[in-house]
Amino acid sequence: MAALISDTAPWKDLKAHVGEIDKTHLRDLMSDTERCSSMMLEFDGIFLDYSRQRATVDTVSKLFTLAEEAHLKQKINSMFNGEHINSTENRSVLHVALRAAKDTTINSDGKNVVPDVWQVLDKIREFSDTVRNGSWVGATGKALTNVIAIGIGGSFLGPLFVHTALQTDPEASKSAGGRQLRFLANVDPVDVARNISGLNPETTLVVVVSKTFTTAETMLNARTLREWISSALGPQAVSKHMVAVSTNLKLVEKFGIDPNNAFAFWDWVGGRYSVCSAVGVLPLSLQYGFSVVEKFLKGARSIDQHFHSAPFENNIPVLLGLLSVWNVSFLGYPARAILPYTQALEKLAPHIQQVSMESNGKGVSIDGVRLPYEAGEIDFGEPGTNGQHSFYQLIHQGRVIPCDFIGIVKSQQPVYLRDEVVNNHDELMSNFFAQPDALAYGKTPEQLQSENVASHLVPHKTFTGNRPSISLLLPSLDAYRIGQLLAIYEHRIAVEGFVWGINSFDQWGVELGKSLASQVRKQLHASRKKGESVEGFNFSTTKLLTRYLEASADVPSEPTTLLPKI
Ligand SMILES: O=P(O)(O)OC[C@H]1O[C@H](O)[C@H](O)[C@@H](O)[C@@H]1O
Repeated sequence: MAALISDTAPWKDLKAHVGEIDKTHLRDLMSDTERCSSMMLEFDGIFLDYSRQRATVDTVSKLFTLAEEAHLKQKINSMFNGEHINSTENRSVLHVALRAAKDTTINSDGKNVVPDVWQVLDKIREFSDTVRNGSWVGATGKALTNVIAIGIGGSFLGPLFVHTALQTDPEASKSAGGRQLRFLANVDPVDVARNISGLNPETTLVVVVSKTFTTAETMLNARTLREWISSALGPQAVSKHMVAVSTNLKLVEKFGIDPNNAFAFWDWVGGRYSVCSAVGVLPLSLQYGFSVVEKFLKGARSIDQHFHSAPFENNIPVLLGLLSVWNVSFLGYPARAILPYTQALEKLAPHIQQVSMESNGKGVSIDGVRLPYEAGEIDFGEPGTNGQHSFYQLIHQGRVIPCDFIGIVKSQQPVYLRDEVVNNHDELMSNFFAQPDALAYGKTPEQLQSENVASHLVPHKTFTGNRPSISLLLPSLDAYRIGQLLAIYEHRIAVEGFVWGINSFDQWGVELGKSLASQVRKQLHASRKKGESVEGFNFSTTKLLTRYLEASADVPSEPTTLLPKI
């Protein structure tokens, strides 16, 4: 059994090194120009500045030694070579193959998977073209201009993030003209109501997205929208109005979707890493056209190649991953704020929450040994400047939360007003540049005194500073850049997991709640249909369930169909 990384000399060396760092303040570290310039790098237009990390050049070199001890390079290679690094599910982890060039060879179980990937991509290109140009029509002969993508978790968050980011990109928005893409994720009937509101089934295509095709929420939502279509247009309309994305094509067919209208992916694609498969590519191509989505894939590919081949000193995902490990495991900062200074990245944090927290929220090593250290980060975030008016108070004067500042050089939608001091994007970006310094430098009592601040207010107005962040500057935010950003986060999170020695690619922690929910589902059925009393639950749950059932006794117990009317 492999030793835990925390038992190794490089880990212990870093633990001891924390004392050194505790003697420093970012105010001083930032005045060392040589240090700062060594903490900036650029790859394919993306500029990373990590000089506001509580780290010295020495810290970074110790992190590289830790990476070597963790066999980081070998683990990255094993991933790209299709080895079964997801050992608890005995699977390869090959989301990089989803965006590989056509002539690449990437093997899983001795078979090159790239031709299969491109077969599906070509099928998506063709299908989305026929829907978009009106040659594929609905049951009543009308073009399908609206798409509802049903899916949850990894079959939802990545596509939603990319859709939200593309919506205001001039090229993408032009090619989406007259079309709508909506996402139905929650099993809450309110989400059904929101999604169908204002849509006509005659002009709507439903894409059911589920890796397993067994996820309770998605399948109930799929049956609900099947009913919405067939009650309006007749059951034969389903084949024209419903298509699917899944690894389980048998269940797709059983559901009643024509297998010709099913888009495959494979068990070596983890749900939260699936946005570059048909999961994201199909709905996004329907909305924006395949050529826009292909640029997104190319952006991700650029980072894949960089991650695979760049030396660690110049490797953006590796550096970010190692710095995260430093912040979590050595400096003791469990959280991370994702702060994009663009509204277009509004859904980045929710997506990264799943990629990061489902990947690295583990309690045991890949060999099943309970970890004596915490793995995983608590991720949250909001676009700037909105977050500044919400939770930044805590970040500036309360807890220390390492921050990712993400800025864009050229706005997707510039606004210039004649008499303003700066244009609107410069106004936004003024904050992007100011906040990291406010966090790093803070404000001392001496500074406040020299400003004649009343002495009783000095403690309240003091900022301790020394709060770490990274700044990522992107030249623009188009499909290609969105792909790069996605891949940077995906690989950074893998790096963290590789160093912590965990399996970042399984998610057993989501199972227990699901199985308890099925016990509750059975009880609700028995109580509603046969009047059975609540049994087999603890006192608290029995009380809550009984109260719920009693207070909703007017729910129909006979078979009946009722869809939201909004
Ligand atoms: O795509 P599906 O099979 O429907 O799965 C949807 C989601 O369900 C699960 O709960 C997993 O935790 C997620 O990783 C997954 O993305």
